[in-house]
Amino acid sequence: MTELSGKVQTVLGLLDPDQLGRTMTHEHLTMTFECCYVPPPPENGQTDKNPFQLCHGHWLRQNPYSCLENLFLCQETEAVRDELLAYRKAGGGSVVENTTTGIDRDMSTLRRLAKETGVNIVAGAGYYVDCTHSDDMRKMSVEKLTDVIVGEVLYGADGTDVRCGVIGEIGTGWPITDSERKVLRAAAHAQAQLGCPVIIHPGRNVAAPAEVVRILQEAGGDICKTVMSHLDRTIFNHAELLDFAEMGSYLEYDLFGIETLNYVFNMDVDMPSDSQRINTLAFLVKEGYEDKIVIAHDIHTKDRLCKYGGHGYSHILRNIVPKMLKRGISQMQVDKILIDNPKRWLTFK
Ligand SMILES: CCC(=O)NCCS(=O)(=O)O
Repeated sequence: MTELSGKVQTVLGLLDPDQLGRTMTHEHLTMTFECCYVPPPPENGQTDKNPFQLCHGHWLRQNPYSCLENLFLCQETEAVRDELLAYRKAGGGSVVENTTTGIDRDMSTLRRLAKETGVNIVAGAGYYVDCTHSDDMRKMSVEKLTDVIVGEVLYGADGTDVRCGVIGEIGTGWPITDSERKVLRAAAHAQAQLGCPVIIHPGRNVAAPAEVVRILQEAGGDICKTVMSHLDRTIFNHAELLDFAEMGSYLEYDLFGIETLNYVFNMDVDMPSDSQRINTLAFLVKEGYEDKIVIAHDIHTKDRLCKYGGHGYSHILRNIVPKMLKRGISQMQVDKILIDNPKRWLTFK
């Protein structure tokens, strides 16, 4: 037992879990995604100087990672502040901010946004995918990495006294690299010490989520307190989804609002539409997994902000929830997905 037991840790301090309210479990409020820039397709190159004009909106939404300017969400703090105020008005209470080391986590900005908007913000500890790992960090042992992660939760991250309340998103690719494996083991060790929530970014392969769970389990992680992100673009077949669900993690559908034809990070993937995501949630609910589902938008590029004609952080509350209700998910089940499941996950043991 520590002083964290039974509490949620936000960037403004400890919180009674009942205060969380509706919670998006996977968002970014400030980050850079330069590491994942993909040069524009030659046959479809966007050439105009201002990619954010309305006439380029469709191009940008189909090619979000091929416009460098689009990858600096960190430049939009004022717009994000306004959108968090709108999120509160729409009935939102909390956001888990998944930016970890490698994609420019900014703890001071998170604290400011929480103060200025009244939205509870839970920040993430640990490291993103291999291509963002520094030389210094690659030299660290699992024990040293564990100490860093534990320190980010107990004392504060990046030289500040602002503390993380969740480990992740811990980044992994496919195949999982040696450095990513080390970080996964460190995350599991830190979770075993702290009794805290963990969230994983799996590689873009159907086998990736289960492989991550096995690594965490072997290292003493608590899978019941772990969220597997991005299932929207990772597991498509219902039988395979149920096999994975049986492993016991939370199942996260967190790309709501992304409706793109060509998914450049894996062209074999047909990115589902929001309607298809909702159908999958209804399927999981029917199969008895209503206590395991969490959802979000994973906003990580500028084009998804309302300022640039995007859906913003309130899309789920405004548009997705009404459609979930129409597709046979009850209000009680919606409340589990938006309130009870995030609360259980985020509360320290
Ligand atoms: C940092 C944001 C992030 O990793 N988002 C996931 C994008 S995707 O892998 O699902 O395309």
